[in-house]
Parts: sequence; structure tokens; C-alpha cells
Amino acid sequence: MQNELLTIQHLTTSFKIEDHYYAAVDEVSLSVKPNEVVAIVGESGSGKSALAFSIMGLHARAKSEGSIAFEGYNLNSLGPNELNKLRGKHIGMIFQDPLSALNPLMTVGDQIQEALILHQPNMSKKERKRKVIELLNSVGILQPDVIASSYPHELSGGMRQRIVISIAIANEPKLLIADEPTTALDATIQLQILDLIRKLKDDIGAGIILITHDIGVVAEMADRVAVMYGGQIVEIADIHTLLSDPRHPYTRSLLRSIPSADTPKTKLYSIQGVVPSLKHLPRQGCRFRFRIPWIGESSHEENPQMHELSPGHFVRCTCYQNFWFPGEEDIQNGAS
Ligand SMILES: Nc1ncnc2c1ncn2[C@@H]1O[C@H](COP(=O)(O)OP(=O)(O)OP(=O)(O)O)[C@@H](O)[C@H]1O
Repeated sequence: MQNELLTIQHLTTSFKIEDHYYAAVDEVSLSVKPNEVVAIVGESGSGKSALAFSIMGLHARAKSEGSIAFEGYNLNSLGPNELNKLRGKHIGMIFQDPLSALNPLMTVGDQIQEALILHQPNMSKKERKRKVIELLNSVGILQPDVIASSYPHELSGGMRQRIVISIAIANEPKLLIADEPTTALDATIQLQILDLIRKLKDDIGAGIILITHDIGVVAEMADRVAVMYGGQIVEIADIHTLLSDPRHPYTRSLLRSIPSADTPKTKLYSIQGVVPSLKHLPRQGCRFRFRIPWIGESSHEENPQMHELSPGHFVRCTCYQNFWFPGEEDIQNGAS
């Protein structure tokens, strides 16, 4: 079996609101192998970004517990200087908004060079310039010389995201964390960027954590999928299992709420209610139960655990056993 690249165990990240800490990431355990894409999905507010930022140690004012094992280090116990050395070298990041990730006052070529200087200080100036062109070529930029001397505002959103990706991979990271990397881009560019991330995975063998709320992106890209709700992973499985045999009511609801060519729009499912705010998130019992009120309380566990249904396929809470969609009572009754 291939060794894990990243092993997260019982990670809990809490933010202080007024006088109390509230966990936005709650006892999350997850691993990523080299050359594996693990997608994290869930609605807005389910804790996906908080998880990504926790791995990177970018939540300065949050309280973080649990362990994040990477390359022999526990990232959760490293100081800012040690983390800085790993970030950008062994761990690359791609965020949703490329404009805010780039410095508006520097040419993009200089920004790529900066990433190289920081982590490969012995590289000669000539070699660095050559590397910048090579990186721009590898992210599909056609006139790398011209683009290298451009400022971020002179480039389109898709081009800027390519620049961010070239910075993220400049030092050939072993782990790449991509948080909604294509959300801000139009559909054609989105596909190109996804192709690019896939190609990078193959070229440098990096493990990738891909955060998205777009199940279509997940289907295209992921090897494994973790579904998050209320700061917890509620289901995790390989992509084939998750799409063909989803079990948790939340996963099933998410999958049912996406349009597909063979589902008329009128049949689209809408999940009742919204993800509660961090302060008002129920911490006792199944966190999703308020959004499926037609499922009896007795179906839920008091303290929902992860159940392994088949190797690598875990589901939280027992409510999956009795779940049905409104309007499908007959099927449910017939099946029982
Ligand atoms: N710095 C913070 N201080 C207080 N609460 C926060 C902070 N960052 C995130 N939260 C809260 O933590 C919860 C999880 O937020 P997070 O951004 O991780 O969700 P998400 O799933 O990534 O959503 P989105 O898809 O919109 O980015 C939300 O309730 C959010 O309001």
C-alpha cells in the first residue's frame, strides 16, 4: 500500500466569537496519498476552507487541536517560521480569487521569481529566469516572455489563475491545496484550469486537496471524496462509490440537487433550510437532522459515529439506514 503523504487526525479548529470558541472543523480525520486527488465538498459554511487554512496554519487567531502529519512534521505544532519554510516549497496553494493572491505592484514574472528565491536561494539569476519561462509554458501560457513582464491587472481572470498555479508549483510541492480554484472563472476557462491541475498531478506526482462545492468538478477530478457538513466529515468514499452508492442523507441530497441533462429542471431537489451559523450549529446528535425533519429522531444516533460500510467507505450516523426523500414514501414502504 502506498504511504500517506498527509495524515490528519482529530483536527479541531475553533474560532472565538464573543467569549466562546466554536469549532468550524470538528474532529476531522483525513489522509492524502501522493498522486491522489481528495475532494472536499459541502455547502457554503460547512467548514471546507477552515480545514484548508488549518492545514496551512493560516488561521492565526484560531485554536487548533489534533495532528497534521506531513513529511515527518506535525504541522499543527510548528511555529510560523518553520511553517513558512514548508508553505510554498513542499505545500502549494491555489485560492479562488487569483487577484487577491497576487501583488498588484509587481510583474507576474517577478512574483514567480520571488517564490523561487525564497525556497531555492542558490538558484542563479539566469536559471531563475529560465525557470519562470518553463513554468509559464507548463501552465499553457503562449507568450511567456511578454506575460512575465505584465502586471496582474493587465491579465484576464483565467491568465491570473494560471500565474497563481505557476507560483504554487514553482518549487514542485508534494501537496497542493486548491480552494475553489475555478469558481471565479467562466466554464471554458474552468475546464482548462482543471485539465491543468490534473496534468500537474501527473507530472509532479503531488497529492491534491481540492475544495469545491461543484459536484461536476468532483466527478471530473477526484479519486476520493470527503463530504463535510457542520464542520464534520459525514461521508467519505472513492469517487465511484460516492457517486454510485451515496448513503448519507446529506450526500444524497447534494447529489440530487445538481442539474443533469436527463433531469428536467422541475424535479431538482432543494435541501430544506441552510447551514446554521457557527454559533448556532447544533453540537449534539446528528447535525443534519434539522434539515430532514421527516426522518424520525430514533433513526439518528445520539453521538453519531463513522460506520465503515465497505473498505474505505465511511458514513456518519445511522440515519442513512432509514432515509427517504419526500414524495418517495411508497418506494420506502415497498422496500421495507
Ligand atoms: N475567521 C473566522 N472567524 C469566525 N468564524 C469563521 C471564521 N472563518 C470561518 N468562520 C465560520 O466557520 C464556518 C465554516 O466556514 P468555511 O469558510 O470554512 O466554510 P466553507 O465550507 O469553506 O464555505 P464557502 O464554500 O462559502 O467557502 C462558517 O460558519 C464561517 O462563518
